[in-house]
Amino acid sequence: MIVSIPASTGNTTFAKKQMSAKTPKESRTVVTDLVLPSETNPIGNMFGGELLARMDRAASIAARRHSRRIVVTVSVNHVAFNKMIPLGSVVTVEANVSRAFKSSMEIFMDVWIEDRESGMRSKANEAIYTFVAVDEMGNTVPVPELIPETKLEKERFVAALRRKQLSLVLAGKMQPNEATELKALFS
Ligand SMILES: CC(=O)SCCNC(=O)CCNC(=O)[C@H](O)C(C)(C)COP(=O)(O)OP(=O)(O)OC[C@H]1O[C@@H](n2cnc3c(N)ncnc32)[C@H](O)[C@@H]1OP(=O)(O)O
Repeated sequence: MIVSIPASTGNTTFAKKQMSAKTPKESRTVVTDLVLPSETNPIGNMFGGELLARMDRAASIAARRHSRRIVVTVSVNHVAFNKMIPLGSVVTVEANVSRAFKSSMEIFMDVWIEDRESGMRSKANEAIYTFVAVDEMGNTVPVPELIPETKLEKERFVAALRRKQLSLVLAGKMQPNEATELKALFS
C-alpha cells in the first residue's frame, strides 16, 4: 500500500516536530471490521489475502502517523495464519510501530477475533510488515526514532534489528556475513 499525506509545509518548526522521537502509542492503529461473504473461501473462512490487505492498511496508517510522510510497503516479513476466521467474525487488527530505523519502520500486527456472545477476544494471527518513508519523488526520507515503553514494546524493539537483517539477507540486499545481530543468535 502507498499512503500519501502533505509532506511539508515549508515551516521548520513543523518539520522539527515531525522528527521528534515518538512512542508506539502515539501511532497505534486499531481497525475493527466484519468478515463478509465475499471475503471468505469455499469453507466459509476469511481469505488470507483479505486479511493481508486489512493488515497492510492498518500498518500503513501506523507508519504514516509515526513519520507524517508518504509511506510505502517495502516488505512483508512475517505472517502467521494460526487460526481460521469464520464468516461474520468481528476482526480487530492492532498495528504498532515496533522500531524505526533511518527511513524504514517495522510494524507489528496483532489480529484478534471477538466471541459474539461473551465478547471475549482471542488472538487469531500476527504479522510484521516494513514500511519506508519517501518524498514525492519516491526518494527515502528519515523518520523519527521510536521509544518503546512497555516490556513487550521493548522486546519487539530489540528483536526488530535481527528481523531487519534477516529480511535484507533473504531479499539479497545484505551479505549474510554482515548480519551481525543475526549471527549473534547462533554464537
Ligand atoms: C508494486 C509494489 O511494490 S506494491 C507495494 C507498494 N510498495 C511500493 O510501491 C514500494 C516499491 N519500492 C520502492 O519504491 C523502493 O524499494 C523503496 C523506496 C521502498 C526503497 O528504495 P531502496 O532503493 O531499496 O532504498 P534503500 O535500499 O535505501 O532502503 C530503504 C530502507 O528500506 C530498508 N529495506 C529495503 N528492503 C528491505 C527489506 N526487504 N526488508 C526490510 N527492510 C528493507 C532498507 O534497509 C532501508 O532502511 P533504513 O533506511 O531504515 O536503513
